[in-house]
Amino acid sequence: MIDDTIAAIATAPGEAGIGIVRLSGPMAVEILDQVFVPSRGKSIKDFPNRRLTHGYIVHPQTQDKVDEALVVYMKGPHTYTAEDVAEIDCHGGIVPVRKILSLVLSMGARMAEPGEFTKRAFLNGRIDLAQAEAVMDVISAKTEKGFDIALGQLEGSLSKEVGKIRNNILEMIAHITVNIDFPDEDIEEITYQGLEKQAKEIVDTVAALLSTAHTGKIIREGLKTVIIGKPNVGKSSLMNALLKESRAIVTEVPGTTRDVIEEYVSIQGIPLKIVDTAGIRETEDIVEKIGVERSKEFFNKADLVIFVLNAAESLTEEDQQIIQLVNERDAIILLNKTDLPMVVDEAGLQEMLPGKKVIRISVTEEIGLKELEDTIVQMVYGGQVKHKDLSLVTNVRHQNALERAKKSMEDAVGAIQSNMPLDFVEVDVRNCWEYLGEITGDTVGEDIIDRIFANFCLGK
Ligand SMILES: Nc1nc2c(c(=O)[nH]1)N(C=O)[C@@H](CNc1ccc(C(=O)N[C@@H](CCC(=O)O)C(=O)O)cc1)CN2
Ligand SMILES: Nc1nc2c(ncn2[C@@H]2O[C@H](COP(=O)(O)OP(=O)(O)OP(=O)(O)O)[C@@H](O)[C@H]2O)c(=O)[nH]1
Ligand SMILES: [Mg+2]
Repeated sequence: MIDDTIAAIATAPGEAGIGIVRLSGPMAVEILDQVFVPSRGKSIKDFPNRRLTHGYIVHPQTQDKVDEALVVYMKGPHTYTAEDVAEIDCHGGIVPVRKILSLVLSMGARMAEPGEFTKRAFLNGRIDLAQAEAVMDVISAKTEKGFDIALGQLEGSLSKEVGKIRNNILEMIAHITVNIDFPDEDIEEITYQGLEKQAKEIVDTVAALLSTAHTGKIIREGLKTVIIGKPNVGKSSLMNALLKESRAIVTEVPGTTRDVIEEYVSIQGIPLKIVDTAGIRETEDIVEKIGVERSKEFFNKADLVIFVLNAAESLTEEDQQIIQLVNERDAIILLNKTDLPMVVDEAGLQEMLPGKKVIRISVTEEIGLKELEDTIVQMVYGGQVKHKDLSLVTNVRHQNALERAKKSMEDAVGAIQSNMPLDFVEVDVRNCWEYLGEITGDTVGEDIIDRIFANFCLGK
């Protein structure tokens, strides 16, 4: 049992309507009682569980009023942490919340570590590790889609799937154990066939989950997108059109954008971290030269490249050079300025960029932008069915565990097929079971748990 009581500011720092100081642990209600004077009655303990109550936070020694507040206590185990919890809603702003926090710390609470409330919810068994991790994803979600997926995971969608697979593995282990304990030639034959089928099914299920990881990671972290092209082709104009605001400076002068500009934009629920770059060209201008170098750096780091060309010009040497770079990347080719007479050899361009999507657009005339957005969405989902979203794998730790689990079960299939003794097979099957358990936290070391919660924000 955890025997100390923790406290932290649960709301974001700064001026706000209200601020919340939260306590959890065996002394939570006692400490609240000592610092709170209700406006009616004598003690918070005279009020029912979970009843929001008006009164004053008062320093118990000096009787000084610290702030007017609404407070509530919630008796465990049916609380966020599954322990006794007390919450003080005071005026927002850094002074009242800090004064109240230091008051409750002086009454015997300990300053909570980052994520410690949620860690307790996990250690006390109210939620599993994947659900605890989802709490952070809920908070940091950048689009509604990311939020929906995180909320699904918080409610246990991924945990349920992993749980189902682990139950099937347990069945396999039971079959193996029976055969090891009571070997019999005839049964053994049936066992090998049955095991192979079961193992293959598990490999397939894990592979299906893994196949969502690419999309999941993008939805959680955003798609790093870079807009590149020669000077003056309309890169900044495109950036502004995607953002639906005039963020980047647009002029008819080539070399207008001197440095990279980064912004977030949501395209049909997919967060794009979009970077407008300085046009790539040979230049003697020192500022522009650095800009071009930075453009190349961002190009190298991007998940998606949007290569913009001027359709009203024929391809130049500079375009040719960029084409070489773009060919090896996930890229969309935009022929901009199609409101002007088309000069560029589109068929020739497509030949130089086999398999790449080429879209005709005009940023100023707002032509082709919808097709660009649809293409991006299509690339992110990679043909995946949308209703599967709720069990997308969004977390690299989960992805890594799934990869090891898949490898172990593949090893088991190999061992079965080459008629290895059953205790060999069992080792691989058990490994698979353990790796999957890392996701829900059933089979994970304390160090990993500590590392996960250390990345949480204070007060969560
Ligand atoms: N004031 C306040 N608002 C908040 C939170 C909080 O801790 N305090 N939350 C913090 O993130 C979120 C809500 N999450 C919560 C999750 C579970 C329980 C809870 O008490 N669960 C119990 C009993 C539920 C019931 O009434 O049946 C349980 O699961 O046993 C509370 C909050 C968002 N809003
Ligand atoms: N006719 C036409 N002009 C466009 C279109 N899109 C952009 N332009 C014009 O092209 C010029 C250059 O646009 P920018 O967006 O600054 O081009 P850029 O690629 O960011 O240029 P640098 O920052 O210099 O590399 C501006 O005068 C724009 O108004 C288009 O679709 N049609
Ligand atoms: Mg520009």
